Amino acid sequence: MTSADTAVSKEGLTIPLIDFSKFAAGSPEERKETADAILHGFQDAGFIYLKNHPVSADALKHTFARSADFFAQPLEDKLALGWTTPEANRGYSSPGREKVSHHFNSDDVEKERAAAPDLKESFEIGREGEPDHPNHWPAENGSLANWKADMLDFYAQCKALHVEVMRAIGIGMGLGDSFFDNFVDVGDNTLRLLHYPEVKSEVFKINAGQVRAGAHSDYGSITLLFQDQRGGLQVQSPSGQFVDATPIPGTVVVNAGDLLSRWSNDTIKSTVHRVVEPPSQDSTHPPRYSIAYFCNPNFTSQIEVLPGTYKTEADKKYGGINSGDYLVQRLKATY
Ligand SMILES: O=C(O)CCC(=O)C(=O)O
Ligand SMILES: [Fe+2]
Repeated sequence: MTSADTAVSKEGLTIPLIDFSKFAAGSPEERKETADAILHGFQDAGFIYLKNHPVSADALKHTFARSADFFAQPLEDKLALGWTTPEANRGYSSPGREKVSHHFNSDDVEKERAAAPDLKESFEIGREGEPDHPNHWPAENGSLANWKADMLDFYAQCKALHVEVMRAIGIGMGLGDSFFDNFVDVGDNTLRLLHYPEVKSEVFKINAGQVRAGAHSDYGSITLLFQDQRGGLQVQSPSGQFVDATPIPGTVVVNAGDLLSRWSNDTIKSTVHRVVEPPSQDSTHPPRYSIAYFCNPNFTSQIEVLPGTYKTEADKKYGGINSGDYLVQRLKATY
């Protein structure tokens, strides 16, 4: 296929690397071909890499720097912005706050956690202006001056990319360019800054099964994942092996979530992934930063199995569900 190179190919898992400029600014044929490649990647692997995407390199570099500024605050300042409820899904989670993966048996959990909690901290920003669920903004002094405006600017850029990727999926599925527009225009998304602190490689040796983020699938429509150059992200192959999703500069990794998979009657895959010790011989792993932008259908949307993914009513694997209810249900199980 001309519009897609390969980003990852191992153990039967092939993740395409797609030139998004051919969708955004190519000829009508290129647009259609690229949309097909995007859909095909989600159907086949559940993951794609996009290059020449519209989130600018400068904005990304700046947002990573601002994320580091945030996490450099004293712990008590971050705890004051603590994540509260699944309904709000905003604020700071300290290392170990989110449940670790199912790899540990329950007797060992507390011991393991005490020695090495899930090795990450995160900060979640939701749609600004949601009256019941205000964002938890840090005080804007010193290194955090203008922090809120910067994050909201980045949030808006990612929101626009979500709309575009859904357009590609709509075209690929034969539903048309704007089929999903009314489902994703509100931007009920979550910008999650992630920091995996520096860690000694011994920690991974002492605690068998220690990971930086446990195996999971994402919940919503798609996730835009921006990673630095450290490595550690792995995607599960069809036969169950975890395969490195190596960072490629200038790309964004995009993966489909469980709600999109359900919406597509399981024709699109929501693939399990995790973050492990990066492949390195050094005794200390430097910190890793990533930015995940979790996209969702509008929380008021009713999600019914998409036309074209079933022949008869009996082929529908799922009943309708409200998007917001679905997401809250899933978050309740995690924290
Ligand atoms: O940090 C990463 O690269 C992955 C994070 C992730 O998968 C998530 O937060 O859902
Ligand atoms: Fe994820």
